[in-house]
Amino acid sequence: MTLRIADSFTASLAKLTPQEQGLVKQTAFDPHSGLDRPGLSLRRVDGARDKGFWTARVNDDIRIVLHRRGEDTLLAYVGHHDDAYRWAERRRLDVHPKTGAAQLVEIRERVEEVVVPVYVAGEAAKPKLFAETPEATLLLCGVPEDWIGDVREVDEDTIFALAEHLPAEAMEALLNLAVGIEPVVAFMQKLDPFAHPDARRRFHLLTDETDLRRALEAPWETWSIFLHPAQREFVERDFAGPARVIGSAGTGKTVVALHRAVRLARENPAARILLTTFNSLLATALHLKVKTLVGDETPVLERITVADLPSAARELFERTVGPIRLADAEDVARALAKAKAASDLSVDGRFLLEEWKLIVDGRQIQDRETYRDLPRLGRKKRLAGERREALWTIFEDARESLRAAGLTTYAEMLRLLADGITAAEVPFDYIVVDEAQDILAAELRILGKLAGDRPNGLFFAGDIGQRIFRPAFSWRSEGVDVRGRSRSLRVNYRTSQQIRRQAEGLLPSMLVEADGSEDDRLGVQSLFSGATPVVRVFPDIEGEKEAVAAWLSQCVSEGMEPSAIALVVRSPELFERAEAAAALAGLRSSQDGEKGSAVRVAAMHDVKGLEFRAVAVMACEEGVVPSEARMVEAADEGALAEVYATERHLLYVACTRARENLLVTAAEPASEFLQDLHS
Ligand SMILES: Nc1ncnc2c1ncn2[C@@H]1O[C@H](COP(=O)(O)OP(=O)(O)OP(=O)(O)O)[C@@H](O)[C@H]1O
Repeated sequence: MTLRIADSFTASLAKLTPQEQGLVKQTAFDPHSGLDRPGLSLRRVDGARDKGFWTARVNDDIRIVLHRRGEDTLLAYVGHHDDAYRWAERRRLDVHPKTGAAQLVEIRERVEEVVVPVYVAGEAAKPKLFAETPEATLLLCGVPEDWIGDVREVDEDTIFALAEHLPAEAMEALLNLAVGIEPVVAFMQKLDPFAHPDARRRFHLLTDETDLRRALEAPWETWSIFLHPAQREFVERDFAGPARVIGSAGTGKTVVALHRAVRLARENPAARILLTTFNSLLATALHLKVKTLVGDETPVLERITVADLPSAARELFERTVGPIRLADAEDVARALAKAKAASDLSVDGRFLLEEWKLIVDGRQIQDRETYRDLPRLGRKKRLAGERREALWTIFEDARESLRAAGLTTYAEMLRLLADGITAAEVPFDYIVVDEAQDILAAELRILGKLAGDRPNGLFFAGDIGQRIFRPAFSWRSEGVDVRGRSRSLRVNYRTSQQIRRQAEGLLPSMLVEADGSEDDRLGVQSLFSGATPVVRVFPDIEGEKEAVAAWLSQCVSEGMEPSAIALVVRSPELFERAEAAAALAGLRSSQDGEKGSAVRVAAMHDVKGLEFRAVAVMACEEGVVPSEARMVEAADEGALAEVYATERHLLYVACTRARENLLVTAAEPASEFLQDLHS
């Protein structure tokens, strides 16, 4: 006997009230006691074309729809009485004739409404995307035979009308076909239809009660059960060396990192796993998600350490080397200022600090010769040899005074750790790193050292288009080579097609990393459509606030919880503007992630890792994005290019937090970046 759960079941469960969900959980089946126990009142759905559909009674109103065939049962849907019956009457469980994948197909002739919108007379019709496409190709896309006719009618605007009727893999393949990417043929007809990669993204085999409880506990967290085939590949594949998943915002990289950490823990019962990222805010979010994924499998949970990199590294240092006092930013500034004052070299303090952060301390340059001969990635200004010599004296002095005060910089601690630690002392067998684009060179070096060349030792998830905190550097020169083991995800699960397209305009279609590897961002698809994002520039700040207030009121009147809406600004000085807009709309605002009635107000740097139904990115003005203060601080051309790149990334991060609704506003003069936010 097998028990499976379909994504249509979890999606429909998530739509019920918490009380109703509780009842469904109570009624939920014990896979061992079978489905024939009294009280479930199993009844065949007489009106269904597919005679495998049955309902089980939850209470007077709620019914669970099951599909039974031989010894196999599928939890297919749950809903109010009439809705549940209607759902079953309109569906059949099929094996696709071409792909061989199991599919829950909506029976076309039972869909009463006109699915594809028809153009009003006089309106210019757009070209039909698949009018000439051979039927065999459409079938290879996984389109059920009943729906071929509708598919032939759609154009680039109306294609999304099919999204709620077609299986997700068919929708994805059609969107790819529309941009010239032919469907990949998987000749798997002879296999179990549920084992097909397309089926596994929508049907999950429940192996025990824990599995079932997890599926019912958080039905809105579908990522914890259903993976896209490309995600699954990254979770399950074994790699001989360091590997990496990349992809634009919302393509499910964090989901891959989480599943991979859990998979490694499950498959290796004695292994310890470190799941890490660059700051504590993101680590806390990861920890919550690991708990969702693992449920009450305590032995697995106990072996996964979730920690931000600075804390993990410090703990390791104290355990293997001894106690440490870390220098903070003020200690460093003081030491540099003192060393500068003692030198007769005339040098800009800002340049000195940047050179320290990015090069001398950041890359842990230890001697004059290395500093003199260093290729200056991202620092295009040539420094004459003589000047470098003089600068080195200042840096050496600053280092000495920190040492005399008993202080160690974070980068220095990492180097000492990397130099000193032996593989035997490493308390982790596998390391998984999320948001890897924002780790430091020195952090990467130590991670490489910690993982050694253990198979599956090191896995990264990240997006160079979202690098907002750290300078770019070559991974290879830090001893970590992911070439041949780095791939992209291309299905965006978070944002609508419109928001995704518009935000991508901020970045080049090909991003090149410091060591020359390329990340081409073409061919990414979102599987749902939404409102076109709006970019508005106002003559003054008052006008902007009023418009944002009206937009907020509109979102709430459409049924959004205020906490599902965020007002994002470049930096905390602008919070007041966002708060005023919320107040004008009669809404409370909060800078913390409070649940319920407050709209979230946040700075762009702090929304990494978050998502909202609606986002307004406010105050996108000249001098604000890109930040004038940062541009003034940039000591040379290379530093300026870096400021431009990371400021673009920041705006990209802010815009891609929106799932359904995006508004971008400014008071004149607007940021030059807004011109690139095109659809
Ligand atoms: N297989 C899946 N099924 C359902 N939802 C998914 C799946 N994968 C990802 N998601 C959802 O898509 C959204 C984005 O996922 P995730 O945060 O992993 O993306 P990301 O690529 O790490 O994004 P970012 O680069 O912006 O940090 C989340 O809401 C997540 O729950």
